[in-house]
Amino acid sequence: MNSPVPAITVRDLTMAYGSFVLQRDLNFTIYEGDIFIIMGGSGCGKSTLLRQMIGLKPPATGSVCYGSANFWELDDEQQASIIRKAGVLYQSGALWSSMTLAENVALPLQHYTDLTPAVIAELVTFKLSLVGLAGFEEFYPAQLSGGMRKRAALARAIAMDPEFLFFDEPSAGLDPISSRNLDQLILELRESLRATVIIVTHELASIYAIATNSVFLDSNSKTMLATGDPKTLLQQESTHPTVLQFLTRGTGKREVCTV
Ligand SMILES: Nc1ncnc2c1ncn2[C@@H]1O[C@H](COP(=O)(O)OP(=O)(O)OP(=O)(O)O)[C@@H](O)[C@H]1O
Repeated sequence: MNSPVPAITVRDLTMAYGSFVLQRDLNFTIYEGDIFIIMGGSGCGKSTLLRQMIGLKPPATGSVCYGSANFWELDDEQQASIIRKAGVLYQSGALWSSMTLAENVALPLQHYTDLTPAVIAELVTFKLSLVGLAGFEEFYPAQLSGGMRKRAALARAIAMDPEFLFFDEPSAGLDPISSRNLDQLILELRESLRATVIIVTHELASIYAIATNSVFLDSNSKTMLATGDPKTLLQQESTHPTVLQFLTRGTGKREVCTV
């Protein structure tokens, strides 16, 4: 088997809002093809960590490296070229309500490429079909269910065939079936795009269903308590009790939760 190739490496990262330190000494590696979960209790800094990875907020200290390049030491153009390789699905979905799904998905293609309108239209149809929304091109977001809106936002996030896909709480607001379908879709997209996927979530069923790697942030100690495949962390004797509490929903029983 080939050894895993590092895609994103976080080193000695400290995150802060002003003098309020959220997390310090974060060290972990995300490998190509990982489905990497950022997990931890409410308010520990998961979304903030995501923002530091996608160029929205610089770290107080430390580095976020894509390959060997420290993102926060690159110039604007170099940063933009990395950001172009990333698709992001925000918690709210954040579609433009005054635009059809086709217009929403076309936006990044119009903004970042010189493709003709005809090619863009074909790509939009293809991306919508990948997320199970073929035929919904002319619908407006308000005409869709929450799950469909999320999938439409995902179609926009994958418009540029991203190497990295970031999700902030993708299951928020979804019923269990839609949530499971979204997990399946994430697995399929990882395969078809050959993407590396980074997800903020505390949905245990999703974590066990799709994760290959993770980091656990703790708000009490203000640092990470574990990194690795959550199923392995669940079984390991050395796993920190706080992580075990999280992974077992407080029961302490080392069973994989699938619902
Ligand atoms: N722009 C900001 N300015 C100041 N403090 C902030 C800002 N954004 C977040 N915080 C604070 O940082 C802490 C962590 O927020 P963050 O959203 O990263 O946590 P989280 O783990 O994603 O939380 P949750 O699981 O509840 O979504 C919270 O205490 C929050 O109030």
